[in-house]
Amino acid sequence: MTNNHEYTIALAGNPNTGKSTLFNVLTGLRQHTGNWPGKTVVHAEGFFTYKDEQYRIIDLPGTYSLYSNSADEEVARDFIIFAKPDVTLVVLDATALERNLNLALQVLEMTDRVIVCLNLMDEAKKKGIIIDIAKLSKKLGVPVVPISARNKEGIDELLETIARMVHGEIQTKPTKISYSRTIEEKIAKLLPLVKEVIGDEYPARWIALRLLDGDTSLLHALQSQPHHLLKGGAHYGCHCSAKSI
Ligand SMILES: Nc1nc2c(ncn2[C@@H]2O[C@H](COP(=O)(O)OP(=O)(O)OP(=O)(O)O)[C@@H](O)[C@H]2O)c(=O)[nH]1
Ligand SMILES: [Mg+2]
Repeated sequence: MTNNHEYTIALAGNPNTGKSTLFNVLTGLRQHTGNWPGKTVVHAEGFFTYKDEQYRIIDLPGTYSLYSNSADEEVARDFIIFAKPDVTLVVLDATALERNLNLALQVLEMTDRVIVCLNLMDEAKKKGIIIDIAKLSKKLGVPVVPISARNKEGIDELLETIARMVHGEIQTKPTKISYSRTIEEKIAKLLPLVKEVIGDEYPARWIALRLLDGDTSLLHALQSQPHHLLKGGAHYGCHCSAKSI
């Protein structure tokens, strides 16, 4: 039986980790590209069906972080925060895990609906790299699925994990970075204020961290949301600075 509901999946990851290869495997010809509104960043969107259910998948630009250093990072960040995909797939290069985990940890601060996709497992095997998948999954607090997108290996398990997550059958507990005492104290001070202004709809701890970093681009993004997230109105403008806290 089919229904009209469509789940949204975002693909995030460092450049060159095989996101587009995976996107092509999942969507085949059911895809189109354009630009993100107002940006020169490529927007690739595709569709697939799994067990009679419809999925839309967005191939986000490859980035090393999700701050506000570039249009690519802003596009990826805004999609994860504002579009609230049902699942964000973080595609990691299994041969460069340490470097790739940086982005994964950032995504885990933004959303708890995350599946880590360990790609290029064929290359990792060739290089004699052995990864304890269960241990990594336990440490990160989210499912980790090993795949080789180019060889179409691990795709069934990945699809099944996606389906189980969108149906609420997987409880995640994303690991959260603990910062120094000074920063944690500042976060604790900011959290109630952030919640007062934006409510519960967005990841308050992550927003507090971005504010502490002086990320005004995020404030602009919050203000330009159509449903006007900033409950208090214009006086919570972009001139407020968390640095003084
Ligand atoms: N050996 C191997 N190579 C792969 C695999 N998946 C992707 N690749 C190769 O890795 C390279 C990068 O793949 P892309 O899919 O373009 O990577 P991407 O993450 O979309 O890159 P950006 O769009 O630049 O962020 C290509 O040469 C792919 O053929 C895999 O599972 N194994
Ligand atoms: Mg790509």
